[in-house]
Amino acid sequence: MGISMGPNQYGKAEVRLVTVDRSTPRHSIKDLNVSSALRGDLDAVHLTGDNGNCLPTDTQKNTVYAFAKEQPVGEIEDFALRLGRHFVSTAEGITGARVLIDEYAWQRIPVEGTGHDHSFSRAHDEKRTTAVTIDGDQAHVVSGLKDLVVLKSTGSEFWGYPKDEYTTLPETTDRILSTAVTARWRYLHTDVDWAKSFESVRATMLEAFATTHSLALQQSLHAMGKAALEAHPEVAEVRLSLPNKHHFLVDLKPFGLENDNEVFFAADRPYGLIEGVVRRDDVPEAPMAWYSTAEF
Ligand SMILES: O=c1[nH]c(=O)c2[nH]c(=O)[nH]c2[nH]1
Repeated sequence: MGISMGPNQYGKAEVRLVTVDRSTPRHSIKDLNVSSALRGDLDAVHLTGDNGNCLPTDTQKNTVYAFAKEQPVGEIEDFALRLGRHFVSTAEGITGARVLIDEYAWQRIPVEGTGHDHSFSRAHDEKRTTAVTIDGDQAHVVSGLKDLVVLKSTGSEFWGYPKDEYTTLPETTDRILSTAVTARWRYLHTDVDWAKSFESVRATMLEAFATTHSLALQQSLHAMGKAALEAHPEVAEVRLSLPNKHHFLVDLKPFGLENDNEVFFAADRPYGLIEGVVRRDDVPEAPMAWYSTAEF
């Protein structure tokens, strides 16, 4: 019976990096969670424990911190590209790298107008993300966001679905629609103003969520992805993962009260999970770009 080593990668997961730009008394901070993973000629370490090509995960972690000191971190996409290209061009036997970065949002504590110089509060749960894959001399950038919580208090319906002996859900022409958006979008190239593109894709998807009169969260998903692609020629495809954060009408009849779509119970689980890819027909797929990102 033949047994061989299949695809593999290894690296340091979740390196927590915080940088303070102290070049003026008005500090700015960056707060990142960086994971690196390397691929290549790694049969020997798996088969015999020969570590000749095994750049330690500890070294990968140290590289993140050293790079953050040697040059300003800048946009997460640029930092991930720098790290990934460094590993592939300098580590013996390493031909591919994956660098995942989540960025936490901080804002200045509002003190006298413009905000405090060196005191911050975490803005919200939302994270900006990137997943950079270096494959030989090719680079893929998949950027995105996680945990962007949105809600429409009307403009959402759900009816016309099949009914069987287990169906209890009442049809509705007016419900709350709420989700925590996880979105990832793949860029066609790396010549991109990352911050500007991020803000614009995010704003476009939010606008589509707000202005789509939704007959299903699936329809909103498609509208959000389509709007992002239409407005951003630099983007090849958008993947969305949308938990349906159910809001159930509370029965107030026992108290002699009518509930006219005003009082809801916000359930946290279970939740519907609506996921999909919206893509351009004329762009080839790039499975390498998505390898090992957790979402659909
Ligand atoms: O927008 C929705 N899509 C569904 O597939 C679904 N299923 C369900 O129970 N409620 C909803 N809502």
